[in-house]
Amino acid sequence: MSSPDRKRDLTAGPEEGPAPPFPLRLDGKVIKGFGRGSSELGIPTANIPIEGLSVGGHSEVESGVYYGWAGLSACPSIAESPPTQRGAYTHLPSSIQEPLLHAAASATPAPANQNTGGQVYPMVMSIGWNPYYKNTVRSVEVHVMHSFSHEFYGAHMNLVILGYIRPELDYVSKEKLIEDIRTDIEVAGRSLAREGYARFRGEPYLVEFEGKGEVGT
Ligand SMILES: Cc1cc2nc3c(=O)[nH]c(=O)nc-3n(C[C@H](O)[C@H](O)[C@H](O)COP(=O)(O)O)c2cc1C
Ligand SMILES: Nc1ncnc2c1ncn2[C@@H]1O[C@H](COP(=O)(O)OP(=O)(O)O)[C@@H](O)[C@H]1O
Ligand SMILES: [Mg+2]
Repeated sequence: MSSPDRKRDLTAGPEEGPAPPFPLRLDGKVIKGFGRGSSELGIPTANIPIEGLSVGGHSEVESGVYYGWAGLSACPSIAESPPTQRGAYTHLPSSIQEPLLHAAASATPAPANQNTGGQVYPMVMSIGWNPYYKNTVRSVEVHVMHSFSHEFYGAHMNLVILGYIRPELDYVSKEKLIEDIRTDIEVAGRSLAREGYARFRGEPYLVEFEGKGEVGT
């Protein structure tokens, strides 16, 4: 059980850039989860199938909380909310809004992304069993650090994972879980705004939007 008042570092990973095994790459189509992220926690997570997790020669990725960049295929949600839009980060702590805007605007998209209509966003993610909820299936869930006006089930999500933040924990209350996820968001934002991490923003490779996703697809 997590100690409620433990002090947490506000960045994770070496200052100069990701160290092995990072960067790790992972992709999949956004599917339905248990529907708790938005409704119970106020923090939506785009779930992708766990099967994609053995990419890049790493057959077993340790459970825990990670950060990196998420490429999303073109879909109505992202057309309305591009990552460089001023105001896109106003839901985050004010200290990381400017650095994130700067990282989003200054990185060059990979040639593969230039004409797809897709976009790349900062993300923080959880891989594991969600000990607070005692899930019996392992899940991969990505909180995209951006305000969207719509959901985007079925969009293709392409991840470049650049660092590890902490293990998954159990909590005495839902409020304590939310508090830690909010700190994770701040840690991810501060960590990604560093030059050695911002330069990976162009990497997630984007594909066309394919329509609605379903559980297990
Ligand atoms: C950054 C981040 C950190 C998380 N850390 C934990 C954790 O330590 N323990 C836990 O039980 N769940 C953790 N979760 C998972 C939430 O419990 C999960 O997102 C929520 O149950 C929503 O699940 P759903 O997508 O199936 O609706 C974390 C989620 C995120 C985005
Ligand atoms: N900032 C965001 N990050 C992740 N998903 C988001 C975000 N904004 C909207 N969504 C949408 O909300 C859905 C996730 O909500 P959630 O309550 O976790 O449901 P589920 O249990 O089905 O994953 C995502 O699949 C996505 O379509
Ligand atoms: Mg979710």
